[in-house]
Amino acid sequence: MAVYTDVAADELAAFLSAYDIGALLSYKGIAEGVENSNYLLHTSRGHFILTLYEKRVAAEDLPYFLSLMAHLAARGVNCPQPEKNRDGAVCGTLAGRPAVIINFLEGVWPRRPNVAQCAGVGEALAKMHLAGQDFPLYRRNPLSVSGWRPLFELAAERADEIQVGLRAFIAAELDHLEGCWPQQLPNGVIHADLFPDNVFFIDDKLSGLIDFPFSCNDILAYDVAICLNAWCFEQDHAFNVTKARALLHAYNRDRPLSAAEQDALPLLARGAALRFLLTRLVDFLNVPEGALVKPKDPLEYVRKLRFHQSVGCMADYGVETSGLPA
Ligand SMILES: Nc1ncnc2c1ncn2[C@@H]1O[C@H](COP(=O)(O)OP(=O)(O)OP(=O)(O)O)[C@@H](O)[C@H]1O
Ligand SMILES: N[C@@H](CCO)C(=O)O
Repeated sequence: MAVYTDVAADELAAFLSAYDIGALLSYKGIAEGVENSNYLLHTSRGHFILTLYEKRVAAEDLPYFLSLMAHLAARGVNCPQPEKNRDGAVCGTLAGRPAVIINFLEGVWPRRPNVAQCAGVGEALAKMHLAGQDFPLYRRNPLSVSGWRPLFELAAERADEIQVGLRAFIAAELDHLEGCWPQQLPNGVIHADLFPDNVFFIDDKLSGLIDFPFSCNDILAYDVAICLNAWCFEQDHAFNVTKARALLHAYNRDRPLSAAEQDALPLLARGAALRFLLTRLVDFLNVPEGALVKPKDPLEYVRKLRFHQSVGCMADYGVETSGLPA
């Protein structure tokens, strides 16, 4: 998270007066993350997280992911739960933004995920996909293939300021993916942003998942592709095939990938890389003045995209096709 919107002590006190979460002892902005404004609240009843939703989260989307967190928790997926105010509402308005308070989750996100943690996230992702099967709400993914060109148009003119040739590279990839994006793969509820900073561990045991504002209905294997990108590359940008194998095998144990999903995985991974390249590029070129945020590196995702362009089949991800039952 980050802090884009400042919250004054008196307006926070007024907001909290509608909740039974104890007396406010202190609060501070959380610098981590890039999407929303987040504060750690310390009250006489413990710690809570206050989130003010920023540009990529519309107020009308809140019921989807707040209900999803309750639905998943009821099915054994540990994730934070929104606090209700005395009127029973989970969402309010603070400093002009939609605002939600959630409980604090114990654990630490892995700065350098190890193989066991990659397996842990693969298993948790599959369990989340299964738990989402009977979730009754629907939300289209605004950041799937049809959402990429509008993002590109926001950044195209200045893309070459970041790297010469970047505009042409993205344009060619976008044309390619728009022309062959799969339409028939199994869909369901996806997290859509399950990066290491959204997965908490206590030692190597996964303790919970956070940050659901991007959750939506989309291709389930696309969520796997997002995780391959986020978890299986090293700091020097080399692909770690052992981590990929661990993640894919663990996912497959709970929700076996079909042959069609396996065949599509390199393409889905290219799409996932392009999605994060584009949002990072737009954000990098448009840091709001005064915001407490460290924009993420778009070029990291150019390297990942180039890697997936070179992938021919699942064996390049460390898995013989016969190793994952269809
Ligand atoms: N329920 C929670 N319990 C404990 N810490 C939390 C919780 N929610 C958020 N945090 C802390 O705030 C940080 C940022 O949260 P989060 O990832 O949800 O923000 P974001 O702006 O949506 O970030 P991004 O989308 O870039 O991952 C987390 O890495 C964690 O340190
Ligand atoms: N996880 C995203 C930021 C939140 O969308 C990234 O690393 O680009």
